[in-house]
Amino acid sequence: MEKLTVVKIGGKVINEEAALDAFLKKFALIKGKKILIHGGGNIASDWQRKMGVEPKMIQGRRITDKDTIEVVTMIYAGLNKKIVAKLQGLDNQAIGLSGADLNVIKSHKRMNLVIDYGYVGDIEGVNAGVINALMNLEATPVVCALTHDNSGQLLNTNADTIASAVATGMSESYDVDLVYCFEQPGVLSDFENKIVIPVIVKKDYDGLKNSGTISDGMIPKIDNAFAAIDAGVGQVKICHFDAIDTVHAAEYSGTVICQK
Ligand SMILES: Nc1ncnc2c1ncn2[C@@H]1O[C@H](COP(=O)(O)OP(=O)(O)O)[C@@H](O)[C@H]1O
Ligand SMILES: CC(=O)N[C@@H](CCC(=O)OP(=O)(O)O)C(=O)O
Repeated sequence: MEKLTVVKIGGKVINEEAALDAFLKKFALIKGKKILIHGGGNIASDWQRKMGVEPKMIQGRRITDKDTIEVVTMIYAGLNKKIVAKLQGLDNQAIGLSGADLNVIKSHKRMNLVIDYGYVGDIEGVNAGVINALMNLEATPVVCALTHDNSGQLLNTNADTIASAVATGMSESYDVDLVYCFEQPGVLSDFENKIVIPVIVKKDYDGLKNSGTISDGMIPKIDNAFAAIDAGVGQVKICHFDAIDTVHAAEYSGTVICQK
């Protein structure tokens, strides 16, 4: 099967121009088909605060009321265009997408009887055929954290989850490598000394959570990684954004998440 590299970057990388440029320079050099998924959650939070609104997050998900969906739409879609322009500047033919464009990712508004998440979308499906057609035009899809309900409403969707769903959707026709890039060298067992856990398998995961070694935003990230693996993605890597050029190389020094 042909190799496909699906990479996700978060807002902390995007927010620092030098980090984003350094990452994109290396991403642009990845050979073969590739897809970039990006977040921007901390940038949305900064703008909410500038507007006098304190962001509300529950279990890593933003409570997205009517005003907030307007704000995140402008921010995530705007960042998407900025990243596409930078990739074009690096001679990478890129196409920016929200889930609404070409109906790439359909979702439904999250139904939760206890917490009203507002305009947050839970993914129903990824249109792998359309993504494939774009890649066959030599374009690299760049996907932001917005999906849609097919009735005219955009919905805010966690970018880690989008990456997992896109990787899963493409895994029927490709040998997919899903890579989560962030600001640490990998999943760490020791934060102070930056000791990376090289491999995490399912049977060890609960212990790592229970001991507090893995916490906060890393829990949904690894949950999304295992969801992708369970659905057919070969393996998932979690590494520093600066290490994106080593993901297919022997010197890779980040974390690999695998079934067993
Ligand atoms: N064991 C761990 N190793 C690395 N990061 C961890 C670990 N446990 C918790 N984290 C936290 O998880 C964060 C990554 O999750 P998140 O902030 O959601 O990333 P992103 O915005 O890139 O999606 C790291 O910045 C770190 O603070
Ligand atoms: C529903 C929900 O929480 N959506 C996320 C989407 C952005 C995101 O995931 O950004 P990072 O990858 O940079 O964290 C949010 O608004 O924060």
